[in-house]
Amino acid sequence: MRLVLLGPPGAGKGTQSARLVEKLGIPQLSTGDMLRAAVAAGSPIGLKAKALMDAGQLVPDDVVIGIIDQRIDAPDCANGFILDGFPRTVAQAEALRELLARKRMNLDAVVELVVDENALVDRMRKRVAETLAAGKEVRADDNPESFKTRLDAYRIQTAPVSAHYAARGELKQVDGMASIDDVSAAIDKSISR
Ligand SMILES: Nc1ncnc2c1ncn2[C@@H]1O[C@H](COP(=O)(O)OP(=O)(O)O)[C@@H](O)[C@H]1O
Repeated sequence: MRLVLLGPPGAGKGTQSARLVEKLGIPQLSTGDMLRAAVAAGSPIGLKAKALMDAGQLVPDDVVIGIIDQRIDAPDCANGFILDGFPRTVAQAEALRELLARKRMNLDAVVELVVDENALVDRMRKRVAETLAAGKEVRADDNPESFKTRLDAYRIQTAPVSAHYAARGELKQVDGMASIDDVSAAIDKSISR
């Protein structure tokens, strides 16, 4: 199963991806996680990405496309994968189609978690509070200013990705405002054939 999960920051993609990893036994490929690892490692990609990420802006398309192109070739992706946070621009969606075609692969489903934007800032604040309470480090971009930039980037650059898949008849939408279990159930239903 090759799956794309779409939705704004705070929509619950990470939570639902983790459940799908368990259920389907395929890896979650989060470009955000991979970029944060590159930043932590101080690699050339990390050095290039850090300032953009901290500000809440997208890193250049070619950077994430290159990361995903390579990652998909790893043995653990042989039975499929869940893309979380990629594609985030229409150019990335087009590049994904091309690189999959080159690998003789296609997508099985594109699922969008639809959420009310007003709820997202509250969810971000809650996540920060929970992270602090757990004594863990808060993400550099989980502050109100960067979060606003992330929402703007979503609205301007990523919302058109949903429209792109919808126009091709490939988009499944799920109500992301429901409970975690109900969202999981709706995703299961939308990807079962
Ligand atoms: N596909 C992508 N294209 C460009 N930038 C990306 C992509 N994925 C992640 N990033 C960068 O990493 C940051 C964090 O991404 P992510 O962990 O998916 O966070 P969230 O969805 O919670 O905003 C983004 O704000 C952006 O700077």
